Amino acid sequence: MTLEELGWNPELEAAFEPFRVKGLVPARLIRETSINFSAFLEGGEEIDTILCGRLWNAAAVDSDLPAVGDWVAIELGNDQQPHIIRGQLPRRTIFSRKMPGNSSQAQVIGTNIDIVTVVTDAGADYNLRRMERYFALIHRSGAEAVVLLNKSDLFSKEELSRAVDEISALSPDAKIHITSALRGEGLKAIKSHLRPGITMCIVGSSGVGKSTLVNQLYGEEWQWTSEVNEATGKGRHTTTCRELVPLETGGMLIDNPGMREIQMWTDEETLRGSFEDVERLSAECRFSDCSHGNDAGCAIRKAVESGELDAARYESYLNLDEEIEALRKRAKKRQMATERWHKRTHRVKARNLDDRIQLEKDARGEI
Ligand SMILES: Nc1nc2c(ncn2[C@@H]2O[C@H](COP(=O)(O)OP(=O)(O)OP(=O)(O)O)[C@@H](O)[C@H]2O)c(=O)[nH]1
Ligand SMILES: [Zn+2]
Repeated sequence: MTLEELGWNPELEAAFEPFRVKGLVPARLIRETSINFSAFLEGGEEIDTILCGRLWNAAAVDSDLPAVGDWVAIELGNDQQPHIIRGQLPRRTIFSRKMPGNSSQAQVIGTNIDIVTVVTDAGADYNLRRMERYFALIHRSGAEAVVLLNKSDLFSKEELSRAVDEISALSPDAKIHITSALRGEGLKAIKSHLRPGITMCIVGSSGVGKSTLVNQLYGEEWQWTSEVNEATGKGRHTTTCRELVPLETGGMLIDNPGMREIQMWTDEETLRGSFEDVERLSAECRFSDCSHGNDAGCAIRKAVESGELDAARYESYLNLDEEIEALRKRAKKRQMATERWHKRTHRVKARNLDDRIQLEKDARGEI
């Protein structure tokens, strides 16, 4: 893996000049823990590295500290000496959010992200106000926006093109694709933006199909990794804990629980609200406990038969309760993963005196 494939460019090269003359080498951070970082060097070698005390002290706020996606200048160590981060290069884009419970501090979730892909659909998840907030967040980060209107298999052409029009009215620069991850179309749309050197992250509500898409992307990455596996003895395990993942097809994905949390939840209310028209129809069903399946006198089924209600939408409505239950389970799982991640990255570096002392000792090469 060349530096360019990791996103290196002439501006970075120019900014790195003062470090190069000191014999430092460039690296891109792919993971952070409470006390150290992992990074890719030119050639793709993965190393563990620590922050020198001077940079630690120079950081006025936590968000100045190195984060996943950053380019840094490394003093390479050896068997006795750790690899040390001696310099930081300017960030082109910064994806951050407010720290939980701390309104004045920003938490950096990823840097130097070129493209943020928002996954949504034209139905249950469709919400222009939320879309507007995503666009604001992306705009603030400095990245470009791509929107996938996923699950196209569930919606009519009219619904899809109306959604495309409304979304592009919010942000004329955003590139919008109609996709169906289920049919493998989403992957093609994402790949059309992933060139070597491009870093992307994927956000969106729970259940819109992000994991389906990411797994399709990683599918190839994993095959690639298992080849490396035999050679290095490392492999899948290493890949799964990286937060910046180079893809075999070119480009990189930044994916961590913080990024996944960026999603603004589609809650139960929104989900139900998006089926208001169907609910209204159900008032006309002959039986009040109508399951809207084969029940006699079902107004919803009648509307489907007469073409008044889209059949796919009817199917989605029938699955609504299941979907809400799945959403609850996801929310729980998500919350646990994110809490663990927050604990890990909650800047013990900057908060805990013992770690700070250890960090500075490390930096001086003491044990
Ligand atoms: N009909 C249809 N279903 C899809 C499509 N893409 C994903 N799904 C289904 O939607 C459900 C949710 O997909 P996920 O990929 O888990 O959604 P997610 O956005 O990753 O959800 P979280 O992991 O909770 O954030 C799964 O049952 C998928 O099979 C699609 O294009 N069409
Ligand atoms: Zn009914």
